[in-house]
Amino acid sequence: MRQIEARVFAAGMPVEALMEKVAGLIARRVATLYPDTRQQIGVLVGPGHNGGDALVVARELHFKGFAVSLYCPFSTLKDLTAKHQRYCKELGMRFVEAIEALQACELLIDGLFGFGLERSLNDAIAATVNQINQWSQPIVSIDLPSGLHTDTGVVLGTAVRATHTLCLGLWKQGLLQDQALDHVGRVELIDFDLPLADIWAVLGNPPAIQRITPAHAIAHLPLVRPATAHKYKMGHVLLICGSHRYAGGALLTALGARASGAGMLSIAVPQTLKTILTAQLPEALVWGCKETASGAIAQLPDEIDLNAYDAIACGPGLTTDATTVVQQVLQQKQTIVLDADGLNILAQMGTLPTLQQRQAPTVITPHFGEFKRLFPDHAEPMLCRITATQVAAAQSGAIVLLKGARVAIANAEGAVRINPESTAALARGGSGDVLTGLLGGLLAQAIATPLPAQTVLDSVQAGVWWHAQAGTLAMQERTILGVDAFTLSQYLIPALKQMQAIIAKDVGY
Ligand SMILES: NC(=O)C1=CN([C@@H]2O[C@H](COP(=O)(O)OP(=O)(O)OC[C@H]3O[C@@H](n4cnc5c(N)ncnc54)[C@H](O)[C@@H]3O)[C@@H](O)[C@H]2O)[C@H](O)CC1
Ligand SMILES: [K+]
Repeated sequence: MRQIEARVFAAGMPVEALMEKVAGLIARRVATLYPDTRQQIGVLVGPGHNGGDALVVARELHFKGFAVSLYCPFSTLKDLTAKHQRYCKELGMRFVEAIEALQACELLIDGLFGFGLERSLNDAIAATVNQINQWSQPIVSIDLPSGLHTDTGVVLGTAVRATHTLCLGLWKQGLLQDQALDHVGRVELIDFDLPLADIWAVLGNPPAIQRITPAHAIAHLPLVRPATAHKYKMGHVLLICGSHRYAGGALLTALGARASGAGMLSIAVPQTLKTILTAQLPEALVWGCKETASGAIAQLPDEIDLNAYDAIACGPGLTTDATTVVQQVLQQKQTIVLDADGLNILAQMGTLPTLQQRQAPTVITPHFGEFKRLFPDHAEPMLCRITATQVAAAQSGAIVLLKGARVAIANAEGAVRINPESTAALARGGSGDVLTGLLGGLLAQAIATPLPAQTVLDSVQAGVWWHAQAGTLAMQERTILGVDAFTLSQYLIPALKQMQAIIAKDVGY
């Protein structure tokens, strides 16, 4: 943002004008969110341009009729910020000496620090932030909650717990990091017309790191079929999953794959699970496999021709006794999705050498614990999930999907997609199995009938987004407690239908 901003200023945009424009947009948004002008608003002003924004917002809200009080606990301010402070004082606006004077305000605006925060908050500012966090009125943070690191989202000592964050111009990475989520509240972008040429000059075109958007996700789902479609041309996915101990994992993976719409679904499970799978998914071809003494898959049937599948998804419920099978799959020339025990076995085999010798795309879907086992060098300390995912993908050559509240997916070329909207209702056993099956089915279709210029990353981000949308719809209809993994699998199609209708009407995106 600093570099983009510097280009804009160098091109002739006055700094003062930009601050005036941005802060005007913020003030309007605040007045829309909180329209009652009888309310008292408290504004916290920092020493830099975040504080400058806050002063202009305060002034505009004052002119709209709100009773505004300002608190600025700094003696040295940047020039432009100092000018705005002087003008606010000239206007007779109320400046208070102690934070307690803002306790009676119905709304607080946090303009202490934005992307210029360089170090932990000092004790006095930290005490101020802790104080307002204990009060009950809403807090709107300008650009990002003060105290958060702009890129990593790490809390630098302490940080404001915002109700709303109005992020300026471009999404700050820190707002999309799991560790920031307790602080950011509802996040909105305030677009202030940064020229695309300047954004691209700094970030590249397209920028390497992007939020997943509904339109992009939908565009990469296999929703259009040729009239002459044939089941064997619509993607054949093989799932390898399950054990005596984890029979349900195989079922959930299969239900995820079913919802993907793949032309053919084959499932390899331990022999004794075959009847259960067949009963639940009559359309699937189920292979019963020889079992180990512990009830894991000992080996795949001799008749199975792995080359016949467009994609293979392997791992949920296998247990680490299924090593031979995972080794065999990793030698295949197909696109594979590896999850759960597939990842634990991969870590035992040696993550980097095993993945580096793969000749076809490998998608790995670890949660943080699995990621640590796979990439111990990058996980401790994991300050930035986005960078860790990027480095792991670059070194291994795999597409790395790091699970969490904000899923990050990276490919070996450095492209990253972050899913910005999800629900904690998905933090539940079996959700990941549904995702693995869904991704396997989507990839099989993308390989069998590729869309123009579609990459594996495109399909994976579409699947991650869809899975989160299903969780969100299920949560809205059934409460946060009502999203067990089976239910989730049953919401995939309704969620897609709902989103398709929204996008078709072009409402909101
Ligand atoms: N292009 C844009 O997005 C625009 C952004 N605007 C706003 O400007 C801020 C960034 O302003 P900047 O002055 O660079 O940084 P900050 O206001 O975040 O604060 C920096 C200020 O604070 C000092 N400082 C840093 N860390 C600490 C600390 N721990 N304790 C005390 N003081 C600290 C530092 O030395 C600086 O003096 C951006 O977020 C937007 O809100 C523009 O107004 C519009 C265009
Ligand atoms: K702020």
